[in-house]
Amino acid sequence: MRLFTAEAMRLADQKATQIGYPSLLLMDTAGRKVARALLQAYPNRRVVVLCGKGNNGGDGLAAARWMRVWGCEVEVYAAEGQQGDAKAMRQALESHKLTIRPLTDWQPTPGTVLLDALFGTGLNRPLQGFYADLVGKINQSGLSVVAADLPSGLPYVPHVEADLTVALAALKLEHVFYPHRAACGKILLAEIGMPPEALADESLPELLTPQALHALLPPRPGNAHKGNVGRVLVVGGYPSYTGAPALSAIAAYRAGAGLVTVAYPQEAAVVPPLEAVRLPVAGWSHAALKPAKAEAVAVGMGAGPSGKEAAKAVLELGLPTLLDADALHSETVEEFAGAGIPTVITPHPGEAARLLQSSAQEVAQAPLEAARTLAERFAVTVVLKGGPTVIAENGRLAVNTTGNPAMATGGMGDVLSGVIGAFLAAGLAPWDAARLGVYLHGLAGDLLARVGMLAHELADALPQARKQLAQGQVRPYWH
Ligand SMILES: NC(=O)C1=CN([C@@H]2O[C@H](COP(=O)(O)OP(=O)(O)OC[C@H]3O[C@@H](n4cnc5c(N)ncnc54)[C@H](OP(=O)(O)O)[C@@H]3O)[C@@H](O)[C@H]2O)[C@@H](O)CC1
Ligand SMILES: [K+]
Repeated sequence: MRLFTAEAMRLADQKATQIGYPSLLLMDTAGRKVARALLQAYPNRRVVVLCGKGNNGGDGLAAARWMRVWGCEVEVYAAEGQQGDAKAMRQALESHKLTIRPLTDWQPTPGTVLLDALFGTGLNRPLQGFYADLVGKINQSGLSVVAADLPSGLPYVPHVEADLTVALAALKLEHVFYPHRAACGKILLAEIGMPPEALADESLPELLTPQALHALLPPRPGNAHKGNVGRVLVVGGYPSYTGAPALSAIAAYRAGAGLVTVAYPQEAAVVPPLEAVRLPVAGWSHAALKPAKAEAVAVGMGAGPSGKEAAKAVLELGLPTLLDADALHSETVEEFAGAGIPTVITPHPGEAARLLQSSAQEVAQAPLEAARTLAERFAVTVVLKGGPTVIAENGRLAVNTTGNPAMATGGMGDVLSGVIGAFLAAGLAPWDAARLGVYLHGLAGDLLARVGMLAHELADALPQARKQLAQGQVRPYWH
């Protein structure tokens, strides 16, 4: 499944028409789906539909007609000047003898549900004047609001704050990235009959879905033993950061690793889980790490100022490696890529900014671009953590669809490193290990989803998340 921009959506629309699919049919189906979703969410309420003059307004006019046909009480307020399909929808609605009032006449009426069909993907500048005031009035009305495709005004300010948004044909950036996603309320994706060919654009970012991720889960063979399902070496820790490598180790086991070894400075009081092999080292060196039995390494968690040195020792092992936290330095990443080692880096926006020599704010504002640039510049697989996390590798992008703000606590990143490390050790390519790891980590967070949850609790929820994914029980947030 792909993530669309407004422009990509316009092209998909064009493509559908080119291959012979009538655009009026798309609009009518869009209207019907929006009407149905609204009535399911708010049964037995009087509905007020607010329509703009573009195609989003056309969807609203179609929705109003379907609700009328189904015998619902519906009032319509619309801008003047519809063209093409939207004009046809206006005529179709008028033929059902429903009065269409001017948009300027609308006043909030308690108890009604609003259908916001003012603007969708066609908005190319912030709302001003009458429309900005109208959006203010909608938001202050306290009425329940269902948005057709997008809350009107997005991606700019002001915009409608919806309770439910029915995304049409595909999810757009605003349905996925915060803070815009918050303005959508609950999100439902409505299939409107768009020919699949029109939506298949490989150049767009992939949205991680349970179906796609399910296929990546490493099988657990009947004759599995701890030596053939993936062994992970966790390298990190410092006298003042003893928890990080221990959390990564727990997470690696919880994600299915057969054996986890934790290498840490002997002067640091790291307490690895009972199940892990301990490897206290007198100083970071290749020789000190060599005894560890592993197929992949995760390095940098809690390594403090010794992160660079620790990574250098890991480099000589030549194993697929995840570089996190204190191992995330330009020279280090370049060395791993230069040595041809399959490498995943897991920066948060601050660390990404350090690698890109920009600011955390710039990275957070344009995460897709930042991740893509990092992957190009360093020739590694990038996991840029955020709301949501973006994965990039060699020109391709993926966007995670699990996870929640309660996960914004210390140690969550260490857990993620352990999870991805486990999948690298199980033999997954960096692109697959990163996507599966990020998805599962977020899914475990969603199973708990309460502010105050701790990183080790999330790690403990990983087996349940994995089981749900394996059994096809995961419902994405847009269902
Ligand atoms: N893609 C698909 O497959 C399908 C798409 N569908 C639907 O179409 C929607 C996209 O429709 P769209 O392109 O007509 O744009 P839309 O959001 O209605 O707004 C355009 C209007 O707004 C106006 N306008 C713009 N900025 C403005 C401003 N700041 N202040 C004031 N006015 C402003 C602009 O006027 P102009 O800029 O030309 O002056 C124009 O009149 C999409 O979200 C979905 O709901 C479905 O029907 C089925 C299949
Ligand atoms: K809208």
